Amino acid sequence: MESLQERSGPISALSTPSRPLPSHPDGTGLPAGHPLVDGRTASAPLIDAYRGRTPARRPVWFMRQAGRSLPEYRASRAGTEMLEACLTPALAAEITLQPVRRHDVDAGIFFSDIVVPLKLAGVDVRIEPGIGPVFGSPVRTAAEVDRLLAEHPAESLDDAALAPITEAVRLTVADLGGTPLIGFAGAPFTLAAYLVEGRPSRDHLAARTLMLGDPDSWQRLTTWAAEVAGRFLRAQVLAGASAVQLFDSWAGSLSRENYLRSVAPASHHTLAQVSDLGVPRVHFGTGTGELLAAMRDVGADVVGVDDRIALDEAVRRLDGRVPVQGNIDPALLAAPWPVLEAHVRDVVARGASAPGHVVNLGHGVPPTTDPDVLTRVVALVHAIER
Ligand SMILES: Cc1c2[nH]c(c1CCC(=O)O)Cc1[nH]c(c(CCC(=O)O)c1C)Cc1[nH]c(c(CCC(=O)O)c1C)Cc1[nH]c(c(C)c1CCC(=O)O)C2
Repeated sequence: MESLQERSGPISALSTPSRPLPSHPDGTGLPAGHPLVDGRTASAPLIDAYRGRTPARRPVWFMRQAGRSLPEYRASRAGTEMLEACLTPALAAEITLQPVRRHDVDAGIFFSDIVVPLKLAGVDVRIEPGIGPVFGSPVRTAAEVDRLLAEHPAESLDDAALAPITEAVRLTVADLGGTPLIGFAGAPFTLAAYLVEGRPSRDHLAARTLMLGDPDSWQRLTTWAAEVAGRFLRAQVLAGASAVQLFDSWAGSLSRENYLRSVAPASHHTLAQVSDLGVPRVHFGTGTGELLAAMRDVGADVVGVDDRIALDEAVRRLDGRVPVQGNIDPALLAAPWPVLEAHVRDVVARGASAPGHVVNLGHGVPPTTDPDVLTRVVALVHAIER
């Protein structure tokens, strides 16, 4: 196989492009039998909206739609650790399908986690219930970065290592029919920040200390994370995912200047790993009101918007050039229905100013959400007249 590094050039030579890399709308790089090329998902409402069209049915899905809000998820997961569940293909496929069956959403999002490719590269990481990813040893010094890269080279994430992912995606897509599967990865900054902090953190101080205090080590770490995330994304698309989303959940803690200098080249590298495959690429983060255009320009076709900014204002900051996804406030899922309904209608109205709009939350489904409320939101979004 052509090396991934060759495909987009050495990362050190990359600067932030002024325009997204072109993708191939006909999906010419995809294998025969892929849902986007054999007709199953090519004109699904989700794909149409991601390509800037206006499908008759307004598409909607939810970040973290698979998970603790669903009793069938809690039953499936009982007795199985999170990362073990992610790496058991039949279980990962079943959990991915649960919210699609229940809510009539317009996409499945692959049940996995942003740290799964790190685990597959041999990194010591667990997901602690109620906390999130916890690493055996944080990576904070030049020597620790060297050791990580030497012991867990990105190339170790080869087809054999990625087999549980490929298999789970194949099983899922076989059941999804005309509903597209979205593959995803964590963006290099969010992955690197987890590695440096060693666990979830509020302010990401240690990550920014390494980023600004030792830019060489930071660049080696984010280049590695970019390659690992890119391989994870590419495997999902080749196995049948019809779109991808890059989660840079923590990017909002950076100034625009630091984002452009220290993060954007690596995110560009990750998204470039699937640019020849022609699948729509969504880029999402929280607190990113000042970063929206920069996040578009690293190679995204669609920008995911959180609930801290009005969607029409986000569209304005993006010069109306790309479709958007978002941004129902997750807090309102627990509010009285008339309040939630008015908010959903407002989000839909503001999204109409974009060249395409996929309705979603501004961040993930809270675990305490009543799943019937999500089903009702889907029905409402589908019923609102254009
Ligand atoms: C930062 C991040 C992580 N994971 C992810 C992100 C980026 C998106 C975001 O900002 O939320 C991405 C993610 N994690 C999960 C998915 C699956 C698909 C989906 O959205 O339904 C996706 C897309 C499953 C999961 N990932 C996790 C769960 C909960 C596991 C459980 O059931 O206990 C799920 C369903 C665990 C996890 N993994 C992570 C956290 C912070 C947590 C929560 C810890 C907790 O609250 O218990 C890291």
